[in-house]
Amino acid sequence: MNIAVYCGSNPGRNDHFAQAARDLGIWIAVHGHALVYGGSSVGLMGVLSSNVLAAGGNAYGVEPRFFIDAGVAQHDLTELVVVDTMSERKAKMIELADAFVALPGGVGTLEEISEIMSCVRLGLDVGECFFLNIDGFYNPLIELLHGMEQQGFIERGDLERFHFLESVEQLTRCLDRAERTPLAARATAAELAELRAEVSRESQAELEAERAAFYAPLQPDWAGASEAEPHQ
Ligand SMILES: CC(C)=CCNc1ncnc2c1ncn2[C@@H]1O[C@H](COP(=O)(O)O)[C@@H](O)[C@H]1O
Repeated sequence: MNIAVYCGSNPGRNDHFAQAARDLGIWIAVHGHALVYGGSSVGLMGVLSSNVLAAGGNAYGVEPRFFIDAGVAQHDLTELVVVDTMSERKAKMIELADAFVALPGGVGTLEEISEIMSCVRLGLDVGECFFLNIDGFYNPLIELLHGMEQQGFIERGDLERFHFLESVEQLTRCLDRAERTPLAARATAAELAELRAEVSRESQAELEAERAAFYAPLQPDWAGASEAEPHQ
């Protein structure tokens, strides 16, 4: 299985994070899986990838050219896929991977795993979405997601598809169970982009229709007026 792991480009202040990155890297290699990640040698990304490689595993890095030019790419990767933009990197990683894991990290990690959560919620069959919640790092996110559910923005069923695990052992047991998604069933980056555009076109049209329906009975003369001609 190709496992995409998103994590900090910094090591963080808690040593348990680097330990988890190391243990997960070794497990990926020893169990014959492959790592798909951002390609950098720094922070938790560096710990993870160097341990996959040291344990004899395959690590595929997907790195925008500007990071390579800045000298942060990992050496001796199985393959370094060079892309031009961060968006291309995310799309490529989704294309390559069968399951997605977030270790602790910063806003880059959050951005990357958020796209996966959004795809899972939309029913796009990208692969399963896991969080390694070491020492409660992701508890505030769990709280936010529950708040979203309580306020009616996401469904309880969505919450159940985001898996939060407390240890590398728990995570690897879940990864073992995760079924490999057939490639043909996965949406391509272009399909994802088209779907997003469609959703945003539809919501825009719905919003405009709702606004017109709301104002029409209240202000019949004003409803059709442009903003340049405000109602007196
Ligand atoms: C230009 C340069 C050398 C910056 C050094 N800093 C970085 N080096 C490598 N990857 C990074 C860096 N900052 C953010 N990222 C990217 O953002 C993601 C993780 O970010 P974060 O640390 O969770 O937010 C990764 O995909 C990583 O590729």
